[in-house]
Amino acid sequence: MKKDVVTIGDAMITFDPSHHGPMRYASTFERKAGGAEFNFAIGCARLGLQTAWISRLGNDEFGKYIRNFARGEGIDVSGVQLLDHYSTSINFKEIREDGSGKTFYYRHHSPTEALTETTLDELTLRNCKLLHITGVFAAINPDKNIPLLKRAATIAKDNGAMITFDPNIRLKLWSSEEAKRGLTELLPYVDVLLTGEDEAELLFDVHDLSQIAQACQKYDISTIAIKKGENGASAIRNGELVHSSAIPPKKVVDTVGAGDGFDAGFAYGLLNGWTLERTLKFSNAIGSLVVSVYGDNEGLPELGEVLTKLGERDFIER
Ligand SMILES: Nc1ncnc2c1ncn2[C@@H]1O[C@H](COP(=O)(O)OP(=O)(O)O)[C@@H](O)[C@H]1O
Ligand SMILES: O=C(O)C(=O)C[C@H](O)[C@H](O)COP(=O)(O)O
Repeated sequence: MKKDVVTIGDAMITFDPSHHGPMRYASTFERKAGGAEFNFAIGCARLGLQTAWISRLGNDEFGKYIRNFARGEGIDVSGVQLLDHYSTSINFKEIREDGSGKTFYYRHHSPTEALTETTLDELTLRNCKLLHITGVFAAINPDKNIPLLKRAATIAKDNGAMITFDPNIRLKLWSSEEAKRGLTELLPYVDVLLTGEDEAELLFDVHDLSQIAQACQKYDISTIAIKKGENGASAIRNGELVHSSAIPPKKVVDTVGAGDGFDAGFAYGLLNGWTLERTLKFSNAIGSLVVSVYGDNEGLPELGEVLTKLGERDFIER
C-alpha cells in the first residue's frame, strides 16, 4: 500500500534552555529533538497519515534517541540509517519571553551527508502519495542535496505523487544568494509551495500573493500558501485566493515548529481533497497549537485536538 507522505532530511538533538534570555547565559537545558522535515513527519503521523522519513543519523546515543522517538510516533523509519563515524547534529535554542528566539546549529558534517542518489530509498519514493521537501535539507550540502532532491522528486512524481515544498530558508546555513539560486532550481519539480512571506520575497522579489502566483506560473505550481505567523495565512489555487486569520493560542511560548505543523496540516487537506478554505483553517489551527507548547514538535496535535481547537469537537477534561 502507498504511504501517504514521505519526507527527506536531517534531524537534530535540540537543547531548549530552562530560562529565557541570551543563550550564552543559559546553563541548563532540556534535551529534545527537532528538524524541519522530522517535525513535518511527526505532524503528519499524529494526524493519522501513513508517514515515512528518509534520513541518516550518527550511530550514537542521540541518533538512537531520535530514531526511537520517530518510531514511537508511528513513522516508518526503515529509510533512517545510523552511521558510524558521524555525530548526530545538535541545535541549541534561545527562547525569549514572547516565544520568539534564535537557534545555534552544530550540524556541520551532518550524517545526511552520506545520503546520496545511489543510496536513496527509491522503493519508498515510488510508493507515496505526497513527497515533502524543504530548503533546510537543500542548504546542508547544496551541491549534493539539491540534485538528490530533484532525483527524489522525479521518482515520486513519475509514480503519481504530488510534491510539496517549504523553502524554510536558514541564512545560518547559506547566503541569500545561494538560497535563491539553489531553491529556484527546485521550483520546476514543485506542485504546492508552502512559504513564509519573507522567503517568497527572497525567491521572487515580490511579496503580494497574486504576484507570487504569477512568478510561479512558469514552474507549473498549482497551489501556493503564504504563512504569516500571528496574521494567519493566505493561499491561491486556480485563481481562487483565500485568507484565513490566525487562531489565537492561549499563550505563545515557543514559535519554532509552527511552520512545519502548518505544512503537515496542509498535506492532510491536500490528501483529503479539501477546499482551500478548510485546508488553511485546519493548518492555522495546528500552527496555533504548536506555538502554545515548548519544543519544536511537542505541540503538534492529533486530529481530534485540531477539531477541538476549531470548535468542531467537544473538549472533555475528565
Ligand atoms: N502567534 C501566533 N498566533 C496564532 N497562530 C500562529 C502564531 N504564529 C504562527 N501561527 C500559525 O502558524 C502558521 C505558521 O507560522 P509561521 O510563523 O508563519 O511559520 P514559520 O514557523 O515557518 O515561520 C501561521 O500561518 C499561523 O497560522
Ligand atoms: O531544521 C532546522 O533548521 C531547525 O531550525 C529546526 C526546527 O525544528 C525547524 O526548522 C522548525 O521550523 P519552523 O516550523 O519553520 O519554525
